[in-house]
Amino acid sequence: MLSKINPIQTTSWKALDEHFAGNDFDLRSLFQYNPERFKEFSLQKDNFLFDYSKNLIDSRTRDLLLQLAEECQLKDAISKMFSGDKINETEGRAVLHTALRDFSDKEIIVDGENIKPQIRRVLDHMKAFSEKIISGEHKGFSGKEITDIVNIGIGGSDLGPVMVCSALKHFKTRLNVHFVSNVDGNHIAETVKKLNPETTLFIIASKTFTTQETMTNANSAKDWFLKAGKEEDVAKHFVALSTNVEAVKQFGIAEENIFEFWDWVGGRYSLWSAIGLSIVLAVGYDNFEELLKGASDTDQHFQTADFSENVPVLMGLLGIWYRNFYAATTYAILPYSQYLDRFAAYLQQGDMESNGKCVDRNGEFVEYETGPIIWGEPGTNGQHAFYQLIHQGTELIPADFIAYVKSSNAVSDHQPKLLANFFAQTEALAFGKSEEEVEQELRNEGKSDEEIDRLLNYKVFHGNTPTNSILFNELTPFSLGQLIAMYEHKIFVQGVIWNIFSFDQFGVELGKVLANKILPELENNEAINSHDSSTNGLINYYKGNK
Ligand SMILES: O=P(O)(O)OC[C@H]1O[C@](O)(CO)[C@@H](O)[C@@H]1O
Repeated sequence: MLSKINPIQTTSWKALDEHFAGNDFDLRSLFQYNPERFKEFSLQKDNFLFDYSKNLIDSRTRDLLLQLAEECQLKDAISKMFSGDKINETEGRAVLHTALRDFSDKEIIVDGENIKPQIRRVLDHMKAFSEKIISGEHKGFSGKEITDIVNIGIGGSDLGPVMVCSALKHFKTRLNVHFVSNVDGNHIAETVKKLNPETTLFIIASKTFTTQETMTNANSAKDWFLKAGKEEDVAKHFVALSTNVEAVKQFGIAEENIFEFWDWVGGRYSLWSAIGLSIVLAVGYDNFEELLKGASDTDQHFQTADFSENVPVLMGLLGIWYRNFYAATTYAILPYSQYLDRFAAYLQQGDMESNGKCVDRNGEFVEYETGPIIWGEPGTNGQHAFYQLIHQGTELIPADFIAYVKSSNAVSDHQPKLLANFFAQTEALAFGKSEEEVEQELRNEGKSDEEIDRLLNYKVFHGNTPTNSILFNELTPFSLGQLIAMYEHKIFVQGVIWNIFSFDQFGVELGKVLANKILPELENNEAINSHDSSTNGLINYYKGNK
């Protein structure tokens, strides 16, 4: 069991409160008075730099935050997660996505059984299967090679693979991988429009194998396929990734086409499991293993590095500083890499489904804020869309900037331009442009006193917007694994300190239940009045116009 410490009752939280009230952190002064600031507030590892010097903190803030982590027994929580304690208490489950990428000989015991051999067995199955598909040895029902893969899944059974397949496009095999998630029929219709059933393989990815969206799409995929193939051909064109083997068999998928995983893998932490089969097909098994090894590298770092030099711990603590002391409601993820175009969307589920909770581990409502709203888009596109608000709006929006030193494609002068934007934005956000600087600039442009008065306030940049910069040398499967695991552990750190359960998601249930209740009401044309007037009105409008 994890500790059940109310963070705001700790000595360090109280000290942080006083420290926050008694200080006005100004990045200009912090850098001016400490020429060693970058050195003191950054970490360099083999293949990346984590610079957190542009945060609204001094060394006392860091010390107090580190003390908070100690007081909330983070060390103990980390060791419990990695050793398979049932820390997902509300569902009575261990949390062991880290075991999926642990290539050591260490045994990990769940319910009296070492789970390592079963992990290996599924990995071997994924490897052998993917090799047959990629090499063309596996043929479709008409004897042709498979050319297209369609992963049907949603949430954790979609977002991780979508994000990774996009991030590792430059490692692509000959296969084209597509993703269908939305129950909106247009999604599957548009996807299969371009495909040939003779050369298409469907992956039905669902931990529970009951999710309405996925089962509806899976059935439509089967109907589409059966227009060309026969029932006995299904085995060559449908595989399933699930913990619910019985339900998969009932759907008609052969036992040898089931890639199993287990209830100790949370949906939003499942890309490392059989759910990663689409990744394996997209980039090849060896690259998938490199991805796992990268994540494992971060796991080692998270477990062994001193908290003061521990990237996920520092990321988590800084997030708490802004959420709970600066009352920042949102957190932006800004990758300066087009390959990471789905990274913020992936983290929205990772973070918000994990830490969007208001009840603590004692079953009481929390008296402090928990998970922030996560959002973002790749730079530089974001610069031409929403950065205006970050620079001159009324909200404090902390952000992570992520980039790669080397481009994965040799396209002349793009990379320095991309990185110049990254560096310039973090500089502009930190230091802004003062009244004096704006005034001087306007004078140099020959503006009159009257014009200067009129324009001055509009042209000032308040600055003091905090950012972390994560700069990897290169986007490889290994470094991507490292990066994803950093965020997984950041989320964990925050959940432990906020004293909440990060690994359940009861908040998604109510809507599902109501949708199932409403669905039969949509079948006929009779007006209904069983709901509130708004819901009745919406349903009746639909019925009247369908
Ligand atoms: O893999 P499944 O069981 O279809 O679930 C999909 C997603 O639905 C959720 O349970 C809730 O939206 C997520 O946690 C999960 O990733």
